[in-house]
Amino acid sequence: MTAPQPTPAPRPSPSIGILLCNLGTPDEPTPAAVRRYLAEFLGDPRVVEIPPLLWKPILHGIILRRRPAESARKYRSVWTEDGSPLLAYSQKQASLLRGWLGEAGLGPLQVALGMRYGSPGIVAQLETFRAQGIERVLVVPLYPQYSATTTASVLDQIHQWNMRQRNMLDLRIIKDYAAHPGYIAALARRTLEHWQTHGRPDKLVMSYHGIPQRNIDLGDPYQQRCLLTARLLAEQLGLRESQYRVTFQSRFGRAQWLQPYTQPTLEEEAHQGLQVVDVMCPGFASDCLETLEEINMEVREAFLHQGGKAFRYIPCLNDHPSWIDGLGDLVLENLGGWLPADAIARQPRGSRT
Ligand SMILES: C=CC1=C(C)c2cc3[nH]c(cc4nc(cc5[nH]c(cc1n2)c(C)c5CCC(=O)O)C(CCC(=O)O)=C4C)c(C)c3C=C
Ligand SMILES: [Fe+2]
Ligand SMILES: [Fe+2]
Repeated sequence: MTAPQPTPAPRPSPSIGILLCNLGTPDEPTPAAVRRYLAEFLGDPRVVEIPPLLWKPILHGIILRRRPAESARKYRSVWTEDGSPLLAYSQKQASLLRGWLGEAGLGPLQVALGMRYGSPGIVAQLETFRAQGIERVLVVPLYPQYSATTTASVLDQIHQWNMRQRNMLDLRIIKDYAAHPGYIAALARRTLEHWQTHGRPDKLVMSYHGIPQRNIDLGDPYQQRCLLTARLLAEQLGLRESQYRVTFQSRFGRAQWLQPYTQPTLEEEAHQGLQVVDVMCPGFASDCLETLEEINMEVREAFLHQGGKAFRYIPCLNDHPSWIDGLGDLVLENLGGWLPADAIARQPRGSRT
């Protein structure tokens, strides 16, 4: 008699990687590093939709000759011991999310950060996941409001890499979370904490990065997603329409961008007698050049110059515990079917506030 064959042990379910993605930033605040970064960023056809034959000579012949020196000076004004604020905060978010998932008993999930331009690159992180034997990846762009200029560009890069794989990764994408309760709650918490210390302002301005108006006309839902976040946050804070405004910053080039523009709006408001303003940037998960320099330095100065009395900047969500809670919830909600149902159901929820 032959001994019964042992039943093969069940194959463990494929392990999961969580890939946080953000824009990226220069490696150093020097003209050379900024030039490399801008060449990649502004050479992306999702970002500048001018036909390459027209655009490349303008980019390389004019913009990349002039802009890097001025941008490097601005980067130097916000650079920290840990490097670029955008990179430092995004890395912190990845490591805090790793800890959060570990505490929730989901330690085996791998969490990594990939930048669309510059390093650490998205492709390098996908290669690392592959080497770790990961077969399933949840992509979490650190852009709450979908735009083709940002989110879709990240997804293009990931899909292009996947298209070259024999055994493709199983991908899940979080396209947009402009209305996610954990994200809105984190923004509200951040704002209320600021008000506890400084009192309420005469007006709250929510400033988002702009995009060309033409992109909206052609169907990019970005503006509508920004306005949705703003309305939900205002509701949560109990603000009437007269108590807040939505504006768009960081215009690039001469075309019409989303309006109203942040700086002229704040100058006009100061002119009309607005004294105490709070400004926040809900579309940026991390503080970066556009918030720390453009808003908290340039726009501040412009507002005060026009007679405003107090300009108070509310920092981005960065490493705020409510944001890590919100991000953790967002991730768990998108892992259904990849984790045993009870692993998700058991997770602590509503621990934020
Ligand atoms: C948060 C969402 C962002 C959208 C939408 C976006 C669109 C967009 N941006 C440019 C041009 C530039 N953006 C620059 C910096 C920058 N942009 C974002 C985010 C969004 N951009 C961030 C987080 C940053 C800061 C990066 C950092 O390192 O801190 C810059 C570079 C800065 C400079 O040289 O002055 C440019 C240029 C376009 C054209 C665009 C949509 C069409
Ligand atoms: Fe930008
Ligand atoms: Fe800017």
